Amino acid sequence: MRVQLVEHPLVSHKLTVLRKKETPSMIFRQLTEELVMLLAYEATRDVKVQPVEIETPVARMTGVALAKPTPLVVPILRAGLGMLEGMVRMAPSAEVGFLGMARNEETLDIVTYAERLPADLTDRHVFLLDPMLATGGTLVEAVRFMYARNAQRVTCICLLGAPEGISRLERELADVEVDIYLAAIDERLDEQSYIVPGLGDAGDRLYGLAE
Ligand SMILES: O=P(O)(O)OC[C@H]1O[C@H](OP(=O)(O)OP(=O)(O)O)[C@H](O)[C@@H]1O
Ligand SMILES: O=c1cc[nH]c(=O)[nH]1
Ligand SMILES: [Mg+2]
Repeated sequence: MRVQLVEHPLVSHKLTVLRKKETPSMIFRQLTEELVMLLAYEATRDVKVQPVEIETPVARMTGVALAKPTPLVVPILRAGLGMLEGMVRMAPSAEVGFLGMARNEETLDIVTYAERLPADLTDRHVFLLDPMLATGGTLVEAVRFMYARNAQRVTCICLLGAPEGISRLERELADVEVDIYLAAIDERLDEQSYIVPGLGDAGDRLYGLAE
């Protein structure tokens, strides 16, 4: 597993505003989109392209286009949905699938409550979007789900990670290829398995309090 911290002053600045408890949902959503665009730039660096013949007003030339089959972008609902717009702005020809997963806040068990993905992911490079990598339970399940459908490769784009969750992914996904791109790795998890200092509950901050 490769863990890539995207270190850039704009990323740190935007992330700091995102973390602040007084940042309202509207700004939180906008910053999330902007951060994803910056992370996506790094995370897609070796995405496959193919040559295409085009004509400029001056001459013919060979350019590049994203290779077929195009990447599959999968936001993990709810909070990952806040990252979708930024990602598809960077890769407009990508296909989008959906995976709904929620962590039971008492038991920390992961429930998959929605799935809308191609049945066969052979040859597909999948980009999983989820802002928070806390215990790692959600991402372990989501990555396994993609490989069970024969994905060729899985890249995760997250905003914050906890060392405990990253270690768990390294342990439990040692047999598959996974790249993780993060804007920051925080100190630790608290007793409720929230990331410290973190930013709170990303789904609630994006979309309001869940019941
Ligand atoms: O690494 P883990 O310990 O599994 O925790 C991370 C998960 O928790 C949050 O989702 P949550 O379950 O709160 O669902 P939500 O996005 O609907 O709020 C977050 O968006 C991740 O999916
Ligand atoms: O800190 C955390 C941990 C899990 N999920 C969140 O939204 N925030
Ligand atoms: Mg939540």
